[in-house]
Amino acid sequence: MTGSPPTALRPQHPSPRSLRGLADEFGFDVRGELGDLEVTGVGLSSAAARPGDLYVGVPGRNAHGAQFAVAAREAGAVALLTDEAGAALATDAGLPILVTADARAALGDVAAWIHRTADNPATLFAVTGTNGKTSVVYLLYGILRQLGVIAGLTSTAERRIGDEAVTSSLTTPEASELHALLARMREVDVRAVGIEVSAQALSRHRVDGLVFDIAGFTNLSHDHLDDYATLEEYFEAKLELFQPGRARRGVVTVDSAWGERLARESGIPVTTLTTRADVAADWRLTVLDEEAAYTSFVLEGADGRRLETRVPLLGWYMAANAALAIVMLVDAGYDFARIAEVLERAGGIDAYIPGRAERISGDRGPIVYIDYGHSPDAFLQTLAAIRRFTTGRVVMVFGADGDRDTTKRAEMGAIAARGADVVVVTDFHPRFEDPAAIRAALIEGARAAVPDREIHEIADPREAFRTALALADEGDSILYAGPGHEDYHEVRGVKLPYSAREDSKQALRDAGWLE
Ligand SMILES: CC(=O)N[C@H]1[C@@H](OP(=O)(O)OP(=O)(O)OC[C@H]2O[C@@H](n3ccc(=O)[nH]c3=O)[C@H](O)[C@@H]2O)O[C@H](CO)[C@@H](O)[C@@H]1O[C@H](C)C(=O)N[C@@H](C)C(=O)N[C@H](CCC(=O)O)C(=O)O
Ligand SMILES: Nc1ncnc2c1ncn2[C@@H]1O[C@H](COP(=O)(O)OP(=O)(O)OP(=O)(O)O)[C@@H](O)[C@H]1O
Repeated sequence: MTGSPPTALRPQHPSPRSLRGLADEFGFDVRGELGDLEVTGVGLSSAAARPGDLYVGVPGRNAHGAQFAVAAREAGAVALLTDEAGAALATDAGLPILVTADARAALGDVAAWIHRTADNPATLFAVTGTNGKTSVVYLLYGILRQLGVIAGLTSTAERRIGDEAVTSSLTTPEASELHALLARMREVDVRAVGIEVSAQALSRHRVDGLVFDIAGFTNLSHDHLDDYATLEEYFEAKLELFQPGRARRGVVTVDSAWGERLARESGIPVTTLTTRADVAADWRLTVLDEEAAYTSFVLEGADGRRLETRVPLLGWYMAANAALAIVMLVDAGYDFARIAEVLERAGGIDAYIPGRAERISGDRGPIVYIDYGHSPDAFLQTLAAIRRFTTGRVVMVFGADGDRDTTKRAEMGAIAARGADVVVVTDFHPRFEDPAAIRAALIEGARAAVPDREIHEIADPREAFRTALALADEGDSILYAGPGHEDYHEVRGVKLPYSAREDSKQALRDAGWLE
C-alpha cells in the first residue's frame, strides 16, 4: 500500500447546480466562459476528482493545488476555484476559473451550497478535546442506534453511514469531503451524526459551512505543539468551536482548569459535566466499578435525573466519554427517561471502538490491548486503568510519531517507565525522521524518570510485540500503544502494510494463547 487518496463517500444522486449561479452567489471573479456548465461535486484533491466536479486549488505546505488543475480536468472537473496566485498558475489548464481571495476559506460555504447540506440536516454533534474524541463519537453512534436512530459518524478511525464504513485518513475531513459525506448520509436517512473535530480542522476551515447542534469538550493536555506554538494557542483553536456560527449549545467536561475556562469563555450556552467530587457542575459522573471488560457508572443531574449503566470499555475515562455522549444527546432533545430505560437494560451501552484499548487476547494468557493513545495523558490514563486489575506485571510496547510534536517524547517515555514494569520501545511511523533518534528520545525520557526500569529497544514492531509477549505470562497485561486501528506503518512517505491488531493476534496464536 502506498499513499493512495482517501476513499471519499459522496452522494449517489447529486442534483446539479449552475456554475454561473455559484459565481453570482459568492461574488467570484470569473475568468473564461461558464456557459451553462453545471457542477455536481467539489474537491481539493486532483487525485480524487470526479466528472462534474469543481476543483478547488489551494496553497499548501508542499505545493499550490492549482498546479494540478490539468490532472483534475482530465479526471472530469469542469472548473477551477482558486486565488490569484492559483489563477496565474492555471491559465493554460483549459478550465474556466473562479477567483477569490482565499479559496480554502470559501470552501465550506461553497460545498454546503453545492450539496445543499443546510436543507433537512441531521442533528449534528461535534466533539473536540485532546483525548477521547473518537471514543465519544463512537459512543454517540452506539447509543443512538440503541435508541433506534439511524446514525453516522466521522472519526480518526472510520467514516460511518449507518452500517457502511470506510477507513479515514484525516481525523476531520476537508470541508468538501465533509459536506459530500453529509449529503450521502441524508440520502440514506441518517438523522444524527457525530463529528470528531480536531483543532487543526478549526484552524484550517474544515468544518466551515456547518452549524453544529451540540459541541462537546473532553479535555486538553500536551499534544500538537508542532502545529500550535503554545498550549494557549491550541486551547484557543478549540475554543472557536464554542462560538455562535459554529455551534448552538455546548457540553463541557470541567474536570480541569482548561475545561472550566472553556465553559467560562464559551460564546454559546453551555452545560457542564464533571467526574470530580470537588467540582460543581450540571451533571456528575461517579464510577462504580472498573473491570477489564467494562466500566460501570452513575450519571446524575443537578435536577435529580439519574441513570446507572456500564460501558464495555476499559478505564474511568471511557465512562467520562460515555457520560459526555449522554449529556450531549439530552441537550440535543433526546428524552432522558428513554435513554435511561435503554441503557439500564442488561449489558448497558453497546459500543465498539476500533483500536481504543481494544482487547485482542482470549481467555488464556496475558491480557493484550491495542491502543491508539499517543499522547502523554493517554499513556497515563490507560496504564492506570490496566494497573487496577492486573495481578502480575504490566508490559508496555510503544513508539512515537516522526515529523510530529517532538516535545512530548521525553514525557511519553517517562510515563511509560513509571507506569509499566517492562518497557519495549519500537518504531511507530518514523516518516522522514531517523527512527533510532526517536527511540533514543523516548528511552532517555524513560531512563531519566526510572533509571533501573527494564527497557528493551527493538526497531521492528512485529519483533517488539513478540518480545513483549515472550516476557509476559498469565496474570500479566500488555499495552501496545500507538497504532490502534491503523493498517500501515509510514516510512519515508510510503505506507507499508502493517496492522498491529492482526499481527499481534497472530503472535498470540503462534504462542498458543489464542485459537
Ligand atoms: C498540515 C495539514 O493539515 N496538511 C494538510 C494539507 O496539506 P498541505 O497543505 O501540505 O497540502 P499540499 O501537499 O501542499 O498540497 C496542496 C493542495 O494540492 C492538492 N494536491 C496535491 C498533490 C496532487 O497531486 N494533487 C493535488 O490536488 C492537495 O490536495 C492540497 O489541496 O492538505 C492535505 C489535503 O487535504 C491534507 O492531507 C494535509 O493533512 C496532512 C496529511 C496532516 O497530517 N494533517 C494533520 C496535521 C492533521 O490535520 N491532523 C488533524 C488532527 C489529528 C489528531 O487529532 O490527532 C486531523 O484532523 O487529522
Ligand atoms: N476522556 C479521556 N481522558 C484521557 N484519556 C483518554 C480519554 N479518552 C480516551 N483516552 C485515551 O486516549 C486514547 C485516544 O482516544 P481517542 O481515539 O478516543 O482520542 P482522540 O481524541 O480521538 O484522539 P485522536 O484524534 O488522536 O484519535 C485512548 O486510547 C485512551 O488511551
